[in-house]
Amino acid sequence: MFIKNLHLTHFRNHEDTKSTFEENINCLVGKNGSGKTNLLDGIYYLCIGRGAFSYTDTQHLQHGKTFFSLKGIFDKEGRTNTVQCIVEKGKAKVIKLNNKPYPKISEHVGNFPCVLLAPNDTDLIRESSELRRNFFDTIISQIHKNYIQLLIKQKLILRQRNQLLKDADQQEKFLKKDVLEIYDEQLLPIFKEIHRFRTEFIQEFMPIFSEIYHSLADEEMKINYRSHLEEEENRKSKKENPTFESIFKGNMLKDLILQRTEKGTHRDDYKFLLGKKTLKHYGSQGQQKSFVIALKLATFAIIYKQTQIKPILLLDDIFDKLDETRIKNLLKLLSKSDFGQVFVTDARPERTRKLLDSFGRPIAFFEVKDGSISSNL
Ligand SMILES: Nc1ncnc2c1ncn2[C@@H]1O[C@H](COP(=O)(O)OP(=O)(O)OP(=O)(O)O)[C@@H](O)[C@H]1O
Repeated sequence: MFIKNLHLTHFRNHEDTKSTFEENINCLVGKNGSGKTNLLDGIYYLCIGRGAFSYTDTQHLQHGKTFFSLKGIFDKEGRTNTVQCIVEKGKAKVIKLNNKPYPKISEHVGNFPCVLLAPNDTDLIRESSELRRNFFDTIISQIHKNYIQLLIKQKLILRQRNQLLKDADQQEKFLKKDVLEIYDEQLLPIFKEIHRFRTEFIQEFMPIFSEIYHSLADEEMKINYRSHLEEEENRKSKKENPTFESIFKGNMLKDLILQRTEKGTHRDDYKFLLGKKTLKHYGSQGQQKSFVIALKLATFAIIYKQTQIKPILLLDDIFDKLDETRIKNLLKLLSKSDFGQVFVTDARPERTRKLLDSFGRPIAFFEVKDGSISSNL
């Protein structure tokens, strides 16, 4: 799959940017702040239905403008598809496929897979569990259509349950237990399904990730999926006792005091380890960067394996912070593996040209300048 044409209107610093891209490697060069990342974000938005970074839709609006529009013409298995996203202040977002709006935006996810590797990806290692959950959820959603519906349902029921807890104002006598029971009956099977998806996903993802990491560097990196639902499994295996269901229900008074639901898959986390130590505390910048590169390339590989569609690979400023050996290994990996359409950005055109020459694949160069793009250089 690849994007042939892109049209960004009022999207961050892109007033009216139009471009035609190649099926192979597209290299965007330009000074810092010229709009390279914004352009990749525009492609990501068209593919996933939201931006890649934690901006709100209003923050994507060009300063002083009231709407933005993104249009992409994709080639998917030889067929042309047009995707358009329109965001207008005060109105609901619209995403159209071939001129037909999706009834639900979530239906778009997975139709045009895409993987972005960006400099701030190491936040995945350092920041909160929410970021890691979102990262893995976005991959699983691109593979399994019904997964995103589970996440939506979980969010909705949790919101209602938490509201009920708040309404009781920390007093058990005010808690509407019959309503709480209805929510819990709906929530528990959803937790179990989400847990199953995540467990199966990590089992499949780990060997792919390890192989890619080892071609970049010779260190032992691990990802451990942690869930309250596993406490149940561990306890069961030790024949100690309670099921997750009883742990969850037994937590009701604590939930009431906290005024939120404490246990469940909405609190899951993924621990990143360097040997037996946490990568966050003991990994160097280069090791952390290599880790996220392997994460993203493994994401590409697993989506391709599961869906038979090659995601568009967006590589934003990837050479930064890597030593010569790691850059060489990365380039070897990128030129050897069977990637489809790739976008690479770099602020240093000479270095990029030199590095990409070893790719052995056709490369189209573009210059991004003050929120506009020049045709093939
Ligand atoms: N909402 C907005 N409206 C207009 N311009 C914006 C908006 N948000 C960000 N910008 C501008 O976009 C530019 C940043 O673009 P971008 O991050 O794509 O640059 P870049 O080419 O990737 O730079 P670097 O090489 O430093 O990574 C900045 O000049 C910023 O002022």
